[in-house]
Amino acid sequence: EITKEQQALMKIITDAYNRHQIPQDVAKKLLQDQYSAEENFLLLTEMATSQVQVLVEFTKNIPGFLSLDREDQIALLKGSAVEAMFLRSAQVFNRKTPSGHTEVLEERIRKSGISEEFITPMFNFYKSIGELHMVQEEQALLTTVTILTPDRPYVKDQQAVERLQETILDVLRKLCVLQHPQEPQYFARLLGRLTELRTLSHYHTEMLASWRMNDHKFTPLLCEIWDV
Ligand SMILES: Cc1cc(C(=O)O[C@@H]2C[C@H]3CC[C@]2(C)C3(C)C)ccc1N
Repeated sequence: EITKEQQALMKIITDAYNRHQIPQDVAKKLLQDQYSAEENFLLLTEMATSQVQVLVEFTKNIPGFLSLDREDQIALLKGSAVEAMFLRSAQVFNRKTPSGHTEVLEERIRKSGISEEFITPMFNFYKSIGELHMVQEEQALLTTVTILTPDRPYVKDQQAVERLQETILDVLRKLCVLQHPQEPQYFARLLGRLTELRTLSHYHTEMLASWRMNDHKFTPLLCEIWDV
């Protein structure tokens, strides 16, 4: 019983999600032949930077987002960037690239100076996302729900964000029932992944700190979005 306007909303968000993808050249670079840990790190920096740019462009297409208070828009972007990035990279990772380059991508990430204690939860998350076999509409809506989380730090008008998020949650719930009729608790499983994402973002903060310690270079955009 998805209404006409909910159909339209889902189409806008899914088209935006698919339109704003990581440039193929960045993803392809990661899949080229051997690199040193240093070069791997630089590639991940490029990947993360382009993922943040993709996130900002995508967010501007979420109906209602640009009508929010300007400072709240920034607070939502900063608060959700890591989670949206992990969701996006989980989808990139799980999309079996033609010649199954997934292992190569995993290899690159493992050999880029990220310590084992963050690698394990990261790949566990990727696997748990992969097992959901989300359709692209679900991926786009779940990312939107993450971005529109009202209780991010420094959000002033949480009500306004909540109203937007509830609209998206309603469409996502109906879509899950339609797409996974044999699994009534699928929607709940999806939302459970958002909790897993919050844990990952704590690991991410430590990952950044350990890179900082070893004097790794970040781009200005990554410094700005994560206050590093
Ligand atoms: C500040 C900074 C952050 C990252 C990052 O968050 O990378 C993300 C973590 C994993 C999930 C998306 C990433 C690009 C990943 C695949 C390495 C990478 C380089 C860098 N200089």
